Amino acid sequence: GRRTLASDPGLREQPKRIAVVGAGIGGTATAYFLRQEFGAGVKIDVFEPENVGGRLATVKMGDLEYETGGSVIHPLNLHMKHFIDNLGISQRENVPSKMAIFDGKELTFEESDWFIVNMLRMLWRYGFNFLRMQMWVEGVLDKFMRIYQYQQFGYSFSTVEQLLHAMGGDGFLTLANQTLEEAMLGEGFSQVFLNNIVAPITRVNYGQSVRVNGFVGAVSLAGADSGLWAVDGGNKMVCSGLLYHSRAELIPARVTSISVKVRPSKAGTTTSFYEVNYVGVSGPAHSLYDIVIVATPLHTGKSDISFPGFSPPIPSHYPGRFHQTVSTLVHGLLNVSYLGTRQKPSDFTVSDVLTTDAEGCFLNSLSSVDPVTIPPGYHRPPASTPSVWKIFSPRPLTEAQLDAVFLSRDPGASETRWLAYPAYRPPHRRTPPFVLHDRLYYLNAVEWAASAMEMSAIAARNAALLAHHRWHALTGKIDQEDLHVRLRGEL
Ligand SMILES: Cc1cc2nc3c(=O)[nH]c(=O)nc-3n(C[C@H](O)[C@H](O)[C@H](O)COP(=O)(O)OP(=O)(O)OC[C@H]3O[C@@H](n4cnc5c(N)ncnc54)[C@H](O)[C@@H]3O)c2cc1C
Ligand SMILES: CC(C)=CCC/C(C)=C/CC/C(C)=C/CSC[C@H](N)C(=O)O
Repeated sequence: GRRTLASDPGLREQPKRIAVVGAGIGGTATAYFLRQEFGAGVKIDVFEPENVGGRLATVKMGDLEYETGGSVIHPLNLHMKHFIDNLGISQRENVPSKMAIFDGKELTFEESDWFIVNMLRMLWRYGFNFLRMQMWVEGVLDKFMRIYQYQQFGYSFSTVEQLLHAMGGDGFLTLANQTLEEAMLGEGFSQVFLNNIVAPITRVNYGQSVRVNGFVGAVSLAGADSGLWAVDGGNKMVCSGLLYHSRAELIPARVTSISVKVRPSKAGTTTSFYEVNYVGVSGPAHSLYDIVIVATPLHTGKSDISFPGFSPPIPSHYPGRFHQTVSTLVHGLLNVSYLGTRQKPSDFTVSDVLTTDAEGCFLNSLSSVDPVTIPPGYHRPPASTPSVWKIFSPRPLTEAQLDAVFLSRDPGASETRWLAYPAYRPPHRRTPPFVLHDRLYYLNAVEWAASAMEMSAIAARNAALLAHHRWHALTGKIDQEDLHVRLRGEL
């Protein structure tokens, strides 16, 4: 029956002020979804001391810009697709690419221009491993896609485990708590296939071996699917677009601490707020908020926010560490003989060189990169023409290493030392929660399942829904079991 206004928690007054900490894709998507959930009346502040975009960033080489952080998006990453459609941003024009695998001495695999040739080569060397891998990843993605239906219906989850379980049941939790190697060997894939084909993919995408967790492993393999895309003008355009669309205020300051403050309310009782302390250009300041969403990793080297006075305590840094990936961009002439190939540079048209876990191999990958906007008439130059290459490596490259890879290079190489994504060492005993306190939320817990733009976008929608439902005590939309069965047949 109908409830009265007073007894209906759904009709409680809306929050007045919400803070988001960090303006990467996670924070800006949170601002966007918060506006959607709470409407025009709430003031949303987004704190960011650095550039909007965070790990989505570009650098200028000559006259053109190139991605140095997050670069590719999967065709089934529906939030990222929705963002660009809604913001009136376009996909970058696609330039065909070609992959090879380098074992530190020579190329052990080189993609052909012909699909059928690639298939036959894979079949010849690895039997049905390759086709079965594609089916395995498709199976994981099928379940992963359920999250979009749940979120469409307003369901939210208070932990990463609940979210994974809702998508893929116990199977997804098992996958996230074992290594990709264990998961794939258990499925009957061969060790040779893992070493020669799977490891190069986890290395290019996460700078790590097949000992990453099975869930991020599957995401990594999805990152080798066809149809990947990027944003015209640079992926970080999505972040500035979301921020603008959300009508949030960008506060160029670093948050230093968050604590609870109790204030008398009009009704004669008390109300509690979060006090956000921050340091901007004009020095330290603080503001009170009804809800706060932390959208930056709470890990050593990533951010340093203290949470004084909470019980149970909230740590500034959760256990585990972030993995370093150094992204080096060089405009130069590739030394194809470094790759152990006898091909003439003018015939060498490979764009992405992946590497196996070989001893002494100092690079994770080497790619010919396209600018964030494709100029008219652009085509990828062969290796006989100087062009822009991107190297991912665990450590900064030395001059000698660069001299080995390039015959000549222009001055002004760009180096970004990213603390890029978690160092994945399953089993991860306790993933940080999405709910740190009553109305204080934490997005980047999701990275311990997998770090990718879409994962941050999913966590952003989840946090906005959680914040809304917990504010209005709509418990029926939080941590529900068997959604997959209950929503079957719903469109
Ligand atoms: C080299 C590299 C390649 C990648 N490639 C891909 C890819 O191809 N595809 C893909 O999907 N993903 C990729 N990723 C992963 C992807 O970039 C990240 O998962 C995603 O960008 C994370 O977004 P985020 O908003 O959660 O975090 P971030 O982008 O890290 O944003 C957090 C923000 O918080 C700010 N901040 C920190 N401390 C404070 C503070 N105290 N107060 C206020 N603000 C603070 C930071 O300055 C930062 O801007 C890649 C990552 C790297 C590093
Ligand atoms: C979340 C789902 C289902 C899919 C995302 C798939 C995806 C795009 C994974 C890539 C993640 C990642 C961290 C890539 C880093 S490197 C990207 C590229 N190879 C490059 O060289 O820049």
